[in-house]
Amino acid sequence: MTTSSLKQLTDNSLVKNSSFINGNWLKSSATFDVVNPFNNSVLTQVADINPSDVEKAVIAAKNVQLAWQNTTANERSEYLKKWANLLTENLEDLALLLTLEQGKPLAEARGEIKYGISYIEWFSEEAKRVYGDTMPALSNSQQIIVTKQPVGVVAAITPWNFPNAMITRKAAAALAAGCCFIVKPSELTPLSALAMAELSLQAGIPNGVFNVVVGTNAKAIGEVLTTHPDIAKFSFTGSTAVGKLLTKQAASTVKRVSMELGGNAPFIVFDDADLEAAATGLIAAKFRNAGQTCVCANRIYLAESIKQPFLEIFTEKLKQLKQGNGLEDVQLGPLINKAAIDKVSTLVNNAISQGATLHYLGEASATGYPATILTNCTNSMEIAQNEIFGPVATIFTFTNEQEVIKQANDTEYGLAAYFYSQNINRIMHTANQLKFGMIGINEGIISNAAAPFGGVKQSGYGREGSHYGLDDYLEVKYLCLGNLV
Ligand SMILES: NC(=O)c1ccc[n+]([C@@H]2O[C@H](COP(=O)([O-])OP(=O)(O)OC[C@H]3O[C@@H](n4cnc5c(N)ncnc54)[C@H](O)[C@@H]3O)[C@@H](O)[C@H]2O)c1
Ligand SMILES: N[C@@H](CC=O)C(=O)O
Repeated sequence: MTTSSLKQLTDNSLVKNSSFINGNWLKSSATFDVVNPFNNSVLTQVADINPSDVEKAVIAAKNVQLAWQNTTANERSEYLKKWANLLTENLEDLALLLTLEQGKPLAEARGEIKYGISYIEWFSEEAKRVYGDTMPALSNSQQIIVTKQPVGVVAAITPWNFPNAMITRKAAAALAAGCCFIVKPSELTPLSALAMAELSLQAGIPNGVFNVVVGTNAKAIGEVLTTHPDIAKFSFTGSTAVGKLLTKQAASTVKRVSMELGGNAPFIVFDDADLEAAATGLIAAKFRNAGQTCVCANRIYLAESIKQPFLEIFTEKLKQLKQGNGLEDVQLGPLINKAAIDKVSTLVNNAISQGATLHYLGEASATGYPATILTNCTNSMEIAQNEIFGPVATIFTFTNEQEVIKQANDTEYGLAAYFYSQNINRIMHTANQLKFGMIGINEGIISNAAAPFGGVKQSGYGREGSHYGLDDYLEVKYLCLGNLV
C-alpha cells in the first residue's frame, strides 16, 4: 500500500473538507492544503474557517447545552458507545487517514485509533459513576448534600502529533459529564478530527453537542475559544509556550482551564536494571511517533558501570528500525514538516559543538531525521533543556542515586519520567522524589485510558483519562438543607 492517496480509503465519505457546526458542514471560500508529510504531496483542500464564524459553534453548543445535560447518564453512555463502535468499524480507514496526514507508521496509527476509542469506551462507563456525597452537618437541623453538575460548554485546542486520541481523551470526558464540546484540531491534521465528526453524526449524537472548527488562523480562533463568555471551560494540549498564552487569555472570563503541555522526560537505567528490558522500553519510549511524543524519553541517564553493555544492546535494537513511508513496512515515519527537521538538526549540531559525541547515525528518508544516539551529553546543553521531538537519544551518565535524581528534576517540565531498577527500596525512593506527574517504573509505555494522564510544573495541570478525567468537566455543588426538625 504505497500510493499515498485518500482514494485508498474504503469509505470516502469519511474525508470531510470543512468545519462541523451544529451537525452541518460549514463551507468557506478560502481553503488550505492538507499535506502528506512523507512526500509533501497535497492530500486535499479544507475550508479555512473565518474566525468570525467560530461563534456559530459556540451558539450551537450553548443552545443545546441544557438539553444535553438533562439526558440521563445512561443515554449519554449509549451515544458514546455507538460512536466508539463506529470508530472501531472504520478503524482501517481512520488509521490510513491518520498516517496520510500525520506520517506515523500504519501500525502505530491503528494503535492510536484503538487508544482513542479506549477513551470513548472508558468514559461511556464513567458517565454512570458521577457520584455525589453527604457530610455530617454541624447541626442536627441541617443536612449537607454535595452534587456534581456539568461545567457547561467546553472548548478545546489539540496538536498534530496524536490527531485522534488527543481529541477523544477530552471530548469523551466532556460529553460523558454532560458538556457540549467544540474542538479546534491542528491545521496540520484536520482530517482525522473531521472523520470523527462524521461518525458522531452517524452515531446520532445530537446536533451542536460535538463541533469541530478547522482553520489556519489559530490565534484568532483561539481568542474566541478562550474569551467567549458562553464557554465555561477551556482545555488545551500542545506546547508550553502556546499554553501559557492561552491560559492568560482564558483568565479574562475566569474559565476553568486544563493544560496538557510539553515534556522533557528523563529515562534512568540503574546498575541493577534488567538491561534487555530497559533497552526495549527505551526504544518504545523514545522512538514511538519518530520521537514526536510529549512523554518521549528526552534525556537518558545510564549508571556509569552499565553504560557500555547497555549501549551495545540499545544500538543493536535501534539498527533494526527502518525509516520511510508510514504506509510501508517501517517503524519510523517522517517528521511533521521541514521546520521540525531543522529544529532537531540545530539541537543535534549545537550539542556536538558543545561536546556531545555522535555514537550512532541511522539512515533517513528525505523527510525524516536519522535515528541518532549522542553520548557525553550534559544537563547544561540546549538539547537537555528542550523537547527534542525527534528520533534522537541523548545519553548522560551518573555514579550515584541522589545525583541522578537531582539531574532528572533539573528541568522546568514535569510530565513523564521513567526508570529501570530491580531494587524495591530504590524504586520507592526514586519514584517519590521525581517531580513528574507520571512515572514509568520498568515500563516504557505508560499511557492508557484507565490511568490519570497529566503533568506538574510547566507541563501543565489537570488530568485526563481514569475516573479523575471527569473532574475537570464537573462543578461540585453544595446544598445546605436547613430547618429540619
Ligand atoms: N501533555 C500532553 O498531553 C501533550 C500531548 C500531545 C502533545 N503535547 C505537546 O504539544 C506540542 C506539539 O504539538 P504542536 O506543535 O501542535 O503544539 P502547538 O502548541 O504549536 O500547537 C497546538 C495547537 O495550538 C494551536 N495554536 C498554536 N498557536 C496558537 C495560538 N497563538 N492561539 C491559539 N491556538 C494556537 C495549533 O494550531 C494547534 O492546534 C509538544 O510540546 C508536545 O509535548 C502535549
Ligand atoms: N503520547 C501521549 C500524548 C503526547 O504526545 C500519549 O501517550 O497519550
